[in-house]
Amino acid sequence: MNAIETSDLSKLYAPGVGLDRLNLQVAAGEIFGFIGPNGAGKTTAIRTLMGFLRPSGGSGRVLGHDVWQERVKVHARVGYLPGEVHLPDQHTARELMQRSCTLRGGASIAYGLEVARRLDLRLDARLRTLSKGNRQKVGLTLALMHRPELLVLDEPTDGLDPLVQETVLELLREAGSEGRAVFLSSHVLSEIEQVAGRVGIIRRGELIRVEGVQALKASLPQQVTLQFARTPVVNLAALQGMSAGVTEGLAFRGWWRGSPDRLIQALASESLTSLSLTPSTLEAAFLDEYRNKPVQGTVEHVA
Ligand SMILES: Nc1ncnc2c1ncn2[C@@H]1O[C@H](COP(=O)(O)OP(=O)(O)OP(=O)(O)O)[C@@H](O)[C@H]1O
Repeated sequence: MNAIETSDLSKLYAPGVGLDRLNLQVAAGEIFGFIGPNGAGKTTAIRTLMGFLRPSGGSGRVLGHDVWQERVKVHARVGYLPGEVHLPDQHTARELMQRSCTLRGGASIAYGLEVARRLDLRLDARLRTLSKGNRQKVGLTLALMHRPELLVLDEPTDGLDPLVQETVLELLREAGSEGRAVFLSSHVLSEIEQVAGRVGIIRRGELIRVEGVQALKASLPQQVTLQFARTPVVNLAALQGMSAGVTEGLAFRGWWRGSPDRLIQALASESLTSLSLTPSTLEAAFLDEYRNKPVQGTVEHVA
């Protein structure tokens, strides 16, 4: 059974605003990253999957339960972190954790305490006295502490310092290696790249691309930087696979799409003092998808 399965799941506020016909499967144990710019529909998708918003069309199942009809079961089984964490201010993190264990019939608090320690969370401070980042840590601890089969996390590292962000990613990787699924949204692509196996890109409410992180990266051009010892004979900018080539004296910069072999063969008779090929990041994929492509159809491909 898939952890998440949707068929044309929609929550539209207006045409192109909200979530438009989401078709997605996230397997058990998979870490799936959901990326898109502000207002793309990430939070709407997550809140619809969690049964906090009533779908305007289509259907969805989370851990086998209908996202709307069986939302209470979904809430009981999923570790959820909302985009904005609202907590009862008069309590402490420890009190909320203990209450959560009681509600689960005396579940163990041990892993919750470990998560809190690793996140460097002050367990006995009144929540009203905590900073935004520390409140985020409380939300994360509550989401993770029962080792749920599925974590649904809206921007989990938002507002955290880099060290804590790294710990969060580590905790998510551990959840994945224990066979638990993670669905996380972010616009920080570098972090999605570090944990997710697959990525979905959402734009104006539509999921426009779903791809393995490695495949997505492999489909991207690499930045080429060359320094020649003498003026080259080959016209590099005209090579098939090269784009945006610029020559400045004995230096050349451009974008290469293809195997390094073919580039090196083309340079065989040249005299080089340096050569570098830098793979694109997911950031580059994202910018490509957003800036260079017109909206058309439901699925687009970069390559
Ligand atoms: N209750 C609402 N009524 C009308 N429009 C809404 C409502 N909630 C969200 N929207 C609109 O739906 C679109 C998607 O919003 P959503 O919050 O899902 O985006 P997001 O991808 O999570 O953005 P961000 O990265 O800024 O959090 C936006 O244009 C937003 O203005």
